[in-house]
Amino acid sequence: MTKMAEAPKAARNPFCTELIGAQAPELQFSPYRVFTREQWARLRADTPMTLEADELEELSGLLDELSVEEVETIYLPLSRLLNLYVAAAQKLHSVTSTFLGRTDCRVPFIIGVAGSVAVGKSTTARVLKALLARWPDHPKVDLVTTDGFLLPNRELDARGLMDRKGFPESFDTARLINFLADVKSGKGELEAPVYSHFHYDIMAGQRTLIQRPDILIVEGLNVLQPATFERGSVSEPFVSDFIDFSIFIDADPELIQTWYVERFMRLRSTAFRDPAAFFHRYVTLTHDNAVARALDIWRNINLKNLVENILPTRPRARLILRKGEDHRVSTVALRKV
Ligand SMILES: Nc1ncnc2c1ncn2[C@@H]1O[C@H](COP(=O)(O)OP(=O)(O)OP(=O)(O)O)[C@@H](O)[C@H]1O
Ligand SMILES: CC(C)(CO)[C@@H](O)C(=O)NCCC(=O)O
Repeated sequence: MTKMAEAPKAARNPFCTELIGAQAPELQFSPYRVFTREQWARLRADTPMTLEADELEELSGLLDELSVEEVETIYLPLSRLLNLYVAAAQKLHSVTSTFLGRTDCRVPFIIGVAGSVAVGKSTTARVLKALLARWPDHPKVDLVTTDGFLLPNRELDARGLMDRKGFPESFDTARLINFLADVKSGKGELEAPVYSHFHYDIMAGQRTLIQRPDILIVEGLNVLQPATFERGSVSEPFVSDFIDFSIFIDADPELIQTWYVERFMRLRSTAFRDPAAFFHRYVTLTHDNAVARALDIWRNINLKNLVENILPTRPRARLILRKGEDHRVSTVALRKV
């Protein structure tokens, strides 16, 4: 009997398998097309996408953190892709309106930005807001963070959840879903609750006003998380049901830990100096004790949340930005399906 030739082992793409984590390493199929930094940069195509001096000026607050090269290589092509998606969604909406014989107003396109605490979600969201608004049709872009939908400290305390801030049970998810449903139903003026990192609490009475944006960027730990089901209950919508394009910011947890500690130490020598700051008490710690405290919070709260609740949502993202040292994006993975 002739022995069947052994099928050649598929060339493994370690990046793809890493991205889809839970799946077997020998799996050949990845739902993502993965681009190196150089390949991605080329997707700026021939669109005139260099930043002019006045635009750099506008972005200057962000450029303390981001280099111009990073913006041009990674975030400009991304803003081009998003702009194409927005235009396509608007066309689709208008086709549906024609079919229904209605003249509905435009519905905001919602972009979700997910990832760990301190991975750079809010920085990415702010740079995307600035870049998207400079496209020729100058869309109105608003930004909300799901931190505003955390339960207030008083409530977290009453439920014994002060060490679970950022975990699914620490959010008023129903309120967030109702808010997104209102945005998608085209309501004129909406208010989102506000969280302050300085006060480490929800700011009672403060609101972010959302007024008919063309694009709403929703940034937070939980934008790709499933609803929590009670056994036998009617299925609730997911936050992600309202999101048209989702981005997951990804990095090695060891690196994110260094970003978390660096930010903590920077805040300790700036904002936390103010006696009104929730973390003012850390100012009097020695340098080494402050680092130890930051590491303790990272390991016991934020890393746990990353592993248990945030990383498992990564394979649901439309696009994954993988960062290396210095927040430099090393690869971009875009969903094919
Ligand atoms: N692209 C970037 N280049 C350089 N530094 C960055 C970049 N993105 C974020 N950072 C820095 O990393 C730290 C974390 O970023 P940021 O506050 O945006 O994270 P986050 O994911 O929104 O965190 P949180 O969930 O705690 O609000 C900050 O100190 C920020 O200045
Ligand atoms: C508010 C969140 C949950 C997300 O931004 C985070 O910054 C946070 O406060 N986490 C709890 C542990 C900590 O203090 O870092």
